[in-house]
Amino acid sequence: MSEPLLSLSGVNTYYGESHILHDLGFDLRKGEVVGILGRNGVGKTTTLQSILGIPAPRSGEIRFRGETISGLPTHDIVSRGVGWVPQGHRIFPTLTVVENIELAAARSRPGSWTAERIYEAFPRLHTRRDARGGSLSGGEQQMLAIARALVQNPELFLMDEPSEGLSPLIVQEIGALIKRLNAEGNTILLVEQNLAFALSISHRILIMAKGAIVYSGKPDDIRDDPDITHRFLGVGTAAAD
Ligand SMILES: Nc1ncnc2c1ncn2[C@@H]1O[C@H](COP(=O)(O)OP(=O)(O)OP(=O)(O)O)[C@@H](O)[C@H]1O
Repeated sequence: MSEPLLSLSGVNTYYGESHILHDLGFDLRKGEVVGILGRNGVGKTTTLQSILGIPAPRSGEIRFRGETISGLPTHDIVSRGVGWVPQGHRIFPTLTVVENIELAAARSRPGSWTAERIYEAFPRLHTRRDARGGSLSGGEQQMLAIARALVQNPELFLMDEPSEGLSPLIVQEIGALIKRLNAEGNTILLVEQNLAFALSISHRILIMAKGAIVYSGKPDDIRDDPDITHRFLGVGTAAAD
């Protein structure tokens, strides 16, 4: 079997003296959508940020496309093809949509996504191109955050709670967008609190507790076994229906 696109092994990450990730390990294959679930504060965001080197793990190894990236500066990690869609659909609120995309495109890797292609793929962003980021709706801001990552032509997207704060209809739209990105060959690792959303778009689910992976399985395994969500997430299956 070929080498995974991304692999973490024995990763320990700290904030100062606080030990957050404990010997964390998992693999991601090219073309997968993997959702990380877990209760508040278990280290989901820290996992994505450790891959980006903010902060870098204190021990363990992170490999991307067969090369060690743990310990490299963040800009180097990003330039190797790791795209970042931060929590809270963070964009530049005082810059227009065009300026937000141009700024991201300025650091772009070679690839098929150009600003022009982005506007074809996201007609809503084209319509709103002269609006300031801060005046966009939550859904439009999330689209812009994804578009900013996409225009850099990454091979792997790290998405931190892409459904957060969005209405059910817009969550569906973002889900369709993630599925489309994946159908075009993109690999996606996302952190989610929304169980139903994560189950609907992921090929595989990892559940974290206390800075480590405690469960790995397919969405159907989780749907079929109410005990899993109850035990690890403290929720009933109704949320997964
Ligand atoms: N910059 C920081 N400095 C110190 N501690 C931090 C920092 N960021 C996060 N933490 C702590 O690290 C732990 C893991 O946080 P993290 O954000 O990774 O959890 P999470 O699983 O993503 O939770 P949530 O779903 O609430 O965002 C928490 O106890 C949090 O308080």
